[in-house]
Amino acid sequence: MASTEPLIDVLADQGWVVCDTAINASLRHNLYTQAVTAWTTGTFQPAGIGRGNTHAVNTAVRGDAICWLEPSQAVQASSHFLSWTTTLQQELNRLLYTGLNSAEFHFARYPSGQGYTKHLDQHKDQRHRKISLVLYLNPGWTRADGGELCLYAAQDENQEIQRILPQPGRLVLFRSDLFPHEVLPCTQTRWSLTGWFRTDMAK
Ligand SMILES: O=C(O)CCC(=O)C(=O)O
Ligand SMILES: [Fe+2]
Repeated sequence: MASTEPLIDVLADQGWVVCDTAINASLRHNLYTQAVTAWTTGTFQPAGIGRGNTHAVNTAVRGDAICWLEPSQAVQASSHFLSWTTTLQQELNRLLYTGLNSAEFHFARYPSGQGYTKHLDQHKDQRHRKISLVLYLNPGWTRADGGELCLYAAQDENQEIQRILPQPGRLVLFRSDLFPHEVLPCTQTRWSLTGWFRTDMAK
């Protein structure tokens, strides 16, 4: 696949980047099929908020269900994706000195009507998540389907800086510590792959 250097340059300059050409159509399709199969076989779980003792499911905050990608059990599509993210992680370290040591990813499925209210991905008491990645998997998506990812300014969480439609194969990277963001409610089932590059070692 294409060099990731141009998108890392934009990430370095503005703290976030959207790219429609990083992941090719067949990989997007295979990941989508894998996610739907995992859903059909019951391997998704309702997504929670908070960590440890405060972990709870609250669909008023986030309405998705998730399925973690287990590197040891990765089937063809996800192992291809994970090897691409390993290279991306090395490139991020080489070009930005980010000191990333691990990454974690899950499929996410938002049913119609659901979203995820404004939040930061980096937890205040645990700062290991450095770079957030989202890849959109639906085969088609129009403005009428909603479900945009809204990014807000790092210095002002009320100032919207970008509204991103979850179009097929679209990739978004952003600094986990800086940008508040939310997922607006969608009007059709919304499939994605979300994850974080981290500075601690894999669990
Ligand atoms: O799906 C998206 O556009 C973003 C998801 C998100 O913010 C998250 O899972 O933390
Ligand atoms: Fe998030």
